[in-house]
Amino acid sequence: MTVRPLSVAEKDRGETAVFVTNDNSIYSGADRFHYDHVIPENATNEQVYASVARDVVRTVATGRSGAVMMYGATGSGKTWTMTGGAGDPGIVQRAITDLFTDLPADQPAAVRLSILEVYNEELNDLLSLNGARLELRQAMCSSGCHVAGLTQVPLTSAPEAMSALARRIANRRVRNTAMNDASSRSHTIITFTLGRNAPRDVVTSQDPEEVVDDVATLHLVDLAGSESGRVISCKDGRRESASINRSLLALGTVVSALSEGVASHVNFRDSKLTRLLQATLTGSGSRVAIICTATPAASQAHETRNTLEFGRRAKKVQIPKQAPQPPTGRELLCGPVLADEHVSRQPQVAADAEMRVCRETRVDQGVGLLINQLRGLGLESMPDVDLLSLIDTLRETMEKVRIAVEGRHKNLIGRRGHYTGKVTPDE
Ligand SMILES: Nc1ncnc2c1ncn2[C@@H]1O[C@H](COP(=O)(O)OP(=O)(O)OP(=O)(O)O)[C@@H](O)[C@H]1O
Repeated sequence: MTVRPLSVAEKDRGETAVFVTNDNSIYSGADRFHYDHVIPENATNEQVYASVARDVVRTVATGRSGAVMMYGATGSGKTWTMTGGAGDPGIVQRAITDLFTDLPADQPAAVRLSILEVYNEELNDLLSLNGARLELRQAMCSSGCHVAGLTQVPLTSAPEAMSALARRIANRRVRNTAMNDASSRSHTIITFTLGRNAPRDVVTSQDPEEVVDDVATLHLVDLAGSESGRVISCKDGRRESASINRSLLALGTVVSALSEGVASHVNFRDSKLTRLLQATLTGSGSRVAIICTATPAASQAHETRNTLEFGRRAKKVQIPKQAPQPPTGRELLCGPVLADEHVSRQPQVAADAEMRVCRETRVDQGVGLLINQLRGLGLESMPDVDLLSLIDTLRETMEKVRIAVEGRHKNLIGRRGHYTGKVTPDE
């Protein structure tokens, strides 16, 4: 939990600070909220990063997945902490520098960058020059989701990553609101994908289609802040605000359920945000840090209280160290694991690997086509029970497709031990 200083405007309005911090606790009246770290208002982003995010980056460099997520009311300092303020780089810049430093020199990794914006329940690719809108697809072989067509830029150094980010992050949507001159109106998910054990020519390849094995991801998530609709005057702003509040409510519900330890009953389907974060919040062995931000201003006491409660629930969430083996999806869709192909057993990693194999064998495209056709039949409004039965039917169909595709593609495994996805004319 970080508490920012009162802003000049807040001081000019005569606002006073209503929360007292001490010993990793925040006192709100008689209530005490205790967290892993409470970072006081005069702290720098460097201190926030060192206390909370550094370990996540270290974890990812060793090949496990991780995420750092900013949560808090509008104007509470999420973007400041994530992308930095005057002369004080944020988590993103520090993570990039450390990620490239931490990667062991003797184990080259292929690093890719993607930036996804969730705006009014639409998915926008911030690295795409034409601002493409994307579709979220359920991975057929795991609980994870897959954003079809998301641009992944290959990176070989920290400066390259910084410049790719600087050019694109400015594209996210902001609006002048009562609490913040440049309020983020969307959730932004910056993702670094690391393919370990990649051959040198793949590490340095500029071809985003080059396939890499043993994937770990680092998600840096800057959530939009909740805000009372009353203070937004224009129609678009109210619509954005309603969409932000709905998705944050869905996230709050998911975190509550996870904090009660009933992962099997958690409903991730209520928003794109929760569907996108599902693998992160439930993936085994991954390391997730949630940084809650708050202003001490009395006028924001209600919003801050919500943030304190969210942080308290989030602290209770335990990500299983060892998750059960992923379902039979990979075998179902893609056949037995090849002897020379290393597939990590972490669900997030396995899900990524599964999606990669699905993509390689064009099965994913087949599913996309089927789903597009089914959309005309009202798939989105279909009751869950019918949807599940439809998925079963699709699985059976895909098994037949798999057998056919596998027969056609089995001789395409390259000499390097991984399939490049490129089909030569005679094949
Ligand atoms: N630790 C800090 N020190 C100084 N100024 C800060 C700090 N944190 C935030 N601010 C300032 O407070 C204002 C709001 O911060 P920021 O834009 O990061 O909020 P936010 O939580 O991302 O809001 P929104 O959800 O509306 O996007 C900005 O003007 C920012 O410069």
